[in-house]
Amino acid sequence: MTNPRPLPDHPPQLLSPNDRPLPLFTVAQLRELEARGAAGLPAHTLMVRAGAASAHYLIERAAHEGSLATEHPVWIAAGPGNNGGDALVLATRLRQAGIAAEVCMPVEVKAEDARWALGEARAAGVPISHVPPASLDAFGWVVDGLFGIGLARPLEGIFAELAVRIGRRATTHGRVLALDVPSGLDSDTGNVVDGGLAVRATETVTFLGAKPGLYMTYGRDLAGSVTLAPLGVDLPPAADVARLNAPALFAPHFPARSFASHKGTFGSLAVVGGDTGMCGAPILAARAALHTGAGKVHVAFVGEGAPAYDAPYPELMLHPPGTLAFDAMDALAVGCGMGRGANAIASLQKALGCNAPLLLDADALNLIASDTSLAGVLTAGAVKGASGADGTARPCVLTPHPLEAARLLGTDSTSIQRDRLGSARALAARFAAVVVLKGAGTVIASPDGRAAVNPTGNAALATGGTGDVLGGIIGALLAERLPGYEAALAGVYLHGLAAETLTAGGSGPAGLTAGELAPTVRTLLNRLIYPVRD
Ligand SMILES: NC(=O)C1=CN([C@@H]2O[C@H](COP(=O)(O)OP(=O)(O)OC[C@H]3O[C@@H](n4cnc5c(N)ncnc54)[C@H](OP(=O)(O)O)[C@@H]3O)[C@@H](O)[C@H]2O)[C@@H](O)CC1
Ligand SMILES: Nc1ncnc2c1ncn2[C@@H]1O[C@H](COP(=O)(O)OP(=O)(O)O)[C@@H](O)[C@H]1O
Ligand SMILES: [K+]
Repeated sequence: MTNPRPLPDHPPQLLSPNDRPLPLFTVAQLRELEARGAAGLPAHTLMVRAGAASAHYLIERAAHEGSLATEHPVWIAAGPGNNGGDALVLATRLRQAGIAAEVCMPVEVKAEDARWALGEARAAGVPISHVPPASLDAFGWVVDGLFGIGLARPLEGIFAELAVRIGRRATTHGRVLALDVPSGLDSDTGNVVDGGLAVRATETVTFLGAKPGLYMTYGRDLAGSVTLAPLGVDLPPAADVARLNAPALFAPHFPARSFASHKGTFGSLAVVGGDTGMCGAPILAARAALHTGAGKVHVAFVGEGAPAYDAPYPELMLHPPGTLAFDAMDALAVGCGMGRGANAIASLQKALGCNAPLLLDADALNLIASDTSLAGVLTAGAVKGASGADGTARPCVLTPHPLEAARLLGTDSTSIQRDRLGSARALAARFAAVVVLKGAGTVIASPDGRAAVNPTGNAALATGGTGDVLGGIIGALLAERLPGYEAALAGVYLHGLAAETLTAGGSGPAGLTAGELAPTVRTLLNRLIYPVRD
């Protein structure tokens, strides 16, 4: 293996976003900040820093596994814009560090900074060809520097061909690094630009600021693990910028578990749902609520034929239809397996008329979508501040999956998925409620403009009942008196982390059952929020 020479500058800052509430910038926001960041800096500075940060990343990353060997050079695909410029600086830096690297530039770079970078690469003796090699298998690393945030139309021709080949290489041999974003990914939404093709990378070094699309929809599959290189620019996020969900956003809102506490301290939750033949859903939610630390958990069934008690969890209090006083509860979670019959509508109306914090899921959302008078009661309750005492609105959290979200907005689920962040924000504004838009990269949006994208969770959650479990977790946190937005952030984060933890232990990604999540949520909650002190 070649012994890499140290790079000339001090090491660039590289951040692993895990567990940090990083701001997530849209392309429009980045363009503005980019211009501000570049002002006052010598020409080409940000591109030089982007290339240097990528070189540093690769050298550090490869140090332990010897994957930067002379016989296995780094192959770098450079596109026509500034992303290609970053790629050329990377190649120059690697070469200056004594690492074998070659560039494939199918179309000569056009952007001004990138043309300068091409001159530097040529002067440093970087081999540059216009035609890709027959196989990418022999390269130690493959780098995607084709397109970044400037991609305006679907990849075509040689660029489409390269995207497919790089993606295949990632699947068969790994070690594919994307610069800024995997080419073809829409960094605002996590979709592929205009339904075309995109590179699949195993890791991404993203520049200046993190982007929402790296964590949503197809983003996590295409980007792999993400590292942020801020390029020495301190970006002042606007108030409405979305955040990556992280414990710092919600941990301070949990109640203390003092010696003097009692079950009333942690609130009573009623899970309302379970039409005849659908009793499992509220039971799953209620069990999850118990494991999330609610003081007392009830189930108010809307259908006949429900069990008298839950044998594995006799702590739960189960009530036949119409027998539980909702207004004695500290929170209500309404909708799991509730159906849309007369009893369901009556229960929802009763719940909407209470002052207690509300979580609305599944059929509660479907009923609201199909009945404008229910929607009116919901928004009126929030707007006039139904809880009254301190004049603030009662917390209300809606947890739609994309189809339920589409029904609430009167559109289709494709439109919702085209812009998950925008859809969640629109719903939050429409219903004056906190919205949890579920799916890969769950979005949490508050009517006050705050929004977050959740980085935890995986395909193990793609199984029936996991949404009921999430409803129970958030319902419990509302009963524990967390504000709505923070209850939603915490619930979604813990639910996703539980799936990841169980997957790491071999219970996923295939075959995880929803009921298994709750005990792991309990463990994570205690580790993250209530660690035992020596
Ligand atoms: N400026 C800065 O401060 C910093 C910028 N940085 C880097 O710059 C990146 C953004 O660079 P960018 O704006 O040049 O866009 P980029 O993603 O390279 O692509 C645009 C080019 O592609 C072309 N093109 C578009 N679609 C196409 C298609 N389908 N097929 C073929 N061509 C297509 C388009 O041509 P046109 O549409 O004009 O014909 C244009 O030439 C950013 O992600 C980061 O990596 C960092 O260095 C940090 C500092
Ligand atoms: N691929 C995935 N990645 C991350 N989370 C997922 C994925 N698929 C499903 N989920 C999560 O699983 C839960 C499913 O909820 P939902 O669709 O309401 O299911 P159900 O009605 O069966 O309980 C949501 O929290 C959702 O975000
Ligand atoms: K790229």
